[in-house]
Amino acid sequence: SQINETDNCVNLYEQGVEAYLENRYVDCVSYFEKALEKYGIYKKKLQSCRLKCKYDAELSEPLYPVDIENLAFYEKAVKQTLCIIKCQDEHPEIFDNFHMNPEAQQLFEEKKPYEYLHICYYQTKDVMRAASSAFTYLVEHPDDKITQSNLKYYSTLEGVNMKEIENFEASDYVYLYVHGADAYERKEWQNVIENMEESLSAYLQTEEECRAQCEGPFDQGWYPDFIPSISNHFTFCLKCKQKCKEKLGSLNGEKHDDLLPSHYHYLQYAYFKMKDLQKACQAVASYLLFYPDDVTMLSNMKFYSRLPKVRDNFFRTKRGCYPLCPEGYLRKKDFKIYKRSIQKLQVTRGKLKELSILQEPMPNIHITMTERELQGSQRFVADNLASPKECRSVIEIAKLFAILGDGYEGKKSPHTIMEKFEGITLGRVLFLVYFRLLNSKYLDLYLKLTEEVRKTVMRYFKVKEELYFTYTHLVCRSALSDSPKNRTDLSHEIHADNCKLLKNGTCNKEPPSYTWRDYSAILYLNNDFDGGEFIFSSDSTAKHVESAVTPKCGRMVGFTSGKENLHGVKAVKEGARCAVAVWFTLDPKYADEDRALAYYVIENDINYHQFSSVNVSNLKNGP
Ligand SMILES: O=C(O)CCC(=O)C(=O)O
Ligand SMILES: [Fe+2]
Repeated sequence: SQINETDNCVNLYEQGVEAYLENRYVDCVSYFEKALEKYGIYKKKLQSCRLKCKYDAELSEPLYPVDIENLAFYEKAVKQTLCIIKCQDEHPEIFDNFHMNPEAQQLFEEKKPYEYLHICYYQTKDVMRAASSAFTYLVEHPDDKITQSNLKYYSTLEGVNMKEIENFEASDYVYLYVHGADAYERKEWQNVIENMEESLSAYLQTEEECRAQCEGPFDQGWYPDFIPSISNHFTFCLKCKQKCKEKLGSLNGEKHDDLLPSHYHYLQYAYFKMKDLQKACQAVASYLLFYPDDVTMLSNMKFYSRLPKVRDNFFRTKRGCYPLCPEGYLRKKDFKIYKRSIQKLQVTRGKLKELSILQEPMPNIHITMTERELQGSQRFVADNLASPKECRSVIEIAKLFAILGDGYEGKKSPHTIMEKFEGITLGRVLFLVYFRLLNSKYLDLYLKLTEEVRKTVMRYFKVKEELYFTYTHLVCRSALSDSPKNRTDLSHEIHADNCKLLKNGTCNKEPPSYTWRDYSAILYLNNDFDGGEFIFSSDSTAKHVESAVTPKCGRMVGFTSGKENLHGVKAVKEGARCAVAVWFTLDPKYADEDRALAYYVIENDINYHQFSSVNVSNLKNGP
């Protein structure tokens, strides 16, 4: 009889049983084969919808900014629900009119079809498949006496080669791991590496899927209250997820309770044999995350650390550090900030490929204006801090990634309502790089240019102590299209950078002013705009302008941050005026952590891998 393509896996299973009972073995084979195929597709899709929706919800912006009564959690759950519904609607051929009931699912999860299938294969003289099907069933039911004796019988038949017997339900990692372990016995180190790396990534993928599989329905059997209902279901789910490790630890029925960490054990040795010390050390660190007291691995670590080529940061895993993360290491808190910008960033991501960036040797920096020309104390202008190409590259970062008001506590127009301020802090540039949305060359350039600014300030003011960055901010100011062309307001009112200027001319050096700022500098990036001169003024209303600096690419103005240097910015009437403002402090307490972190991230080539754990191809770079 013919298979009806629209039948779902449960119908097909039932028809398979019926065919078996009526000794129609050819039909039996085709029904069960089709049932297994359909169940496989259904299960994969169900898991992938759940996983995709989980990550989507994770990245979405919360509707309500404050987490009252766990609102954020439920909001995420609602979003995930809508997403799952939509995902299933997109595959009517799989999900329409069909929701697997738990008993039916159980049949497939327990590999019941193979209990019939091996007999039907045998009856149709497909003896090798009969043997493999019996084996597949036994992996799940090792004590099943009948199937045991059947397999024993099949093994005696002509045409059955027990070496080629297959577990039809084995995940990819099982074979990869077995091959990797075989290669290890044969001392084929490159082969070990290839198989174990792939196995590792396949294992993690399977684990994700196994956990997603657990997020299914749960029959409470009664009508509990809201909270008990949630906690019952949650507990049910959690218990199920905890079993994944054990489930995955079965290699064709052979139990391994350390399958995941043991990948690193094999890898560490194979990397060592292939002279890849850095990866060997990473593998050691990864293994120790599972078993921190493992004597063998600790002594390996000791051995490696004594090798002259091995540096401390070799013992770093992709997901953490061993033994401890340096302070400020990017963790959960950073993830939140990432979430906020990801949507906008995804749009711009494509454009990045078109950008090219070249760092050029530093042109000759020289001082072009001093106290005399600038009509005041402790101030100067220098030129040639950046080349046109460098300026364009930095503006590019702003154009692609600046966020309205970033760096100004979210205010869009902090200084004048006639203009829009688009900013990007060093911290955000760092995130972009960390999350691989921006090439790290941009961060290099940004750090290099601002470092030149720092050196120039130190040289000019003959600063003898260490001068720390305290805040770095790239900002573009542009006139709003409906603002009048004859504006007389300032883009940035007259102020001092470390004290609050009052109308009567006194300047209060107390919070909320940034009292720790000692030196200020602004590096300009362009001049294709109208207005926007930087001015020094001796009063708070800009009646007595002492001097003006016209921005242009590579020009910087530097000054001490106190009341001796009141300054502001004239209205930007047309175009966008982009500049990097940098503030310095002598007080290490206020040193910008992002800066240290930026160097750390660049030096160690750290970026975010969590997301790709759905598809951990990045593990190619080592565990
Ligand atoms: O952009 C400028 O030229 C000056 C900005 C400034 O003074 C400030 O942000 O404190
Ligand atoms: Fe300022």
